Amino acid sequence: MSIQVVNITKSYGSFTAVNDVSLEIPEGKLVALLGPSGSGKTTLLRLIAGLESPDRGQIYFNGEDNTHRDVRERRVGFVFQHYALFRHMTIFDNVAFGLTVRPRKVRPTKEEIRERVHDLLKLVQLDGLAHRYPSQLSGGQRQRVALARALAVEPKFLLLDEPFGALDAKVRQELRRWLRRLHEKLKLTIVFVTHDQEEALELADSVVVMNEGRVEQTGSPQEVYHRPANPFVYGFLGRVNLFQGRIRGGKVTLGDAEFAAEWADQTEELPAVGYVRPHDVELSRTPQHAQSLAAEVRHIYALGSLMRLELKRLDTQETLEAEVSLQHFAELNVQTGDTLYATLRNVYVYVEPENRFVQAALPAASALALRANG
Ligand SMILES: Nc1ncnc2c1ncn2[C@@H]1O[C@H](COP(=O)(O)OP(=O)(O)OP(=O)(O)O)[C@@H](O)[C@H]1O
Repeated sequence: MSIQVVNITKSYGSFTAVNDVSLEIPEGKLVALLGPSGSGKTTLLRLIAGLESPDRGQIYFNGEDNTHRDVRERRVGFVFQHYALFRHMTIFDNVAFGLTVRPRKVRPTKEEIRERVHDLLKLVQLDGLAHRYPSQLSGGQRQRVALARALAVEPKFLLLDEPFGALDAKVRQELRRWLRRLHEKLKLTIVFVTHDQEEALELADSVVVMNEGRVEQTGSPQEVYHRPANPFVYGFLGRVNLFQGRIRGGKVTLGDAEFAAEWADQTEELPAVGYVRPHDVELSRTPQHAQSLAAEVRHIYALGSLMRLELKRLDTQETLEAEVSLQHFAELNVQTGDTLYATLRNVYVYVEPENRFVQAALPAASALALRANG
């Protein structure tokens, strides 16, 4: 089932939690609502579920207006962060619950319920544990029971609110992969809330980045990561180096380094901020490019498969963070206090007076050679 959210607004008193949000969620997609705490993700999910009613706007399921439909009529499967299982019921009874409480006329027979519950427990890889109680399961297993319970009533789609939020990193990883496979099997529309960018990028077909009740950008994980619409999205999706600079006549200057920005052809000089990810900072013992920056190594952090270096730029004294592979780190043979050269490979520039956020490029090497020689 597809979901369409049109100009939805929801306020609590004078505070607007969801502000004029429009969204298209195509049938069968796995969609992440990603944003910092308080950005309105849960409120939007609850509005889609029918647990809240909007002040303005409409919600359509497969083109049908559901804005004022009761939550029970919407046939939504909902799973919260804290698996709200019934503690006094077995796993079997928990999963069967939504079916056993149906009015007699539409309730499946006992045998049908038994079969459905066992199929679902097989689907979530918990068959054999039907007789246990929630307290006898691990956190990850309980969360899978919660999913099975939500699926038991054959919902039109699933809404998951930080489904793995309370679990440790390794279990989260496993459940992410498991959810991805489950989604491939069921082809059900799933919307999940997370504040973890890695989870959103790894799992979702489409990511909706939210901030202060608004949607900042919607796109595939590749799009939001590699073509962020604005500084907020860029900053929220990964670590970032910020550099103060200026822009004029097709050039951005960040300290001693200069980048080409043909779109900035104005003759008036404007302040600009450069954004560079740590893995886009290339480090070398000697300058690789006329625009390479000298920087002193301040700290070295081992991150497992990567090394993170904190450096101080010698031109502006700004801090610079770089991430390099273990192999490259070994080749650099570097220690705290050494001077290295940093080449910024992928720079985004924000020009506030124009509200523009665009990529800038290292100038062609030939032009640089001239500059370096001159
Ligand atoms: N029932 C309510 N009454 C008053 N304010 C509310 C209510 N529900 C949510 N809010 C406020 O609306 C804002 C958005 O809340 P929401 O729970 O949607 O954010 P979120 O992005 O899901 O955050 P988190 O990741 O922390 O759960 C918050 O500032 C919150 O305090």
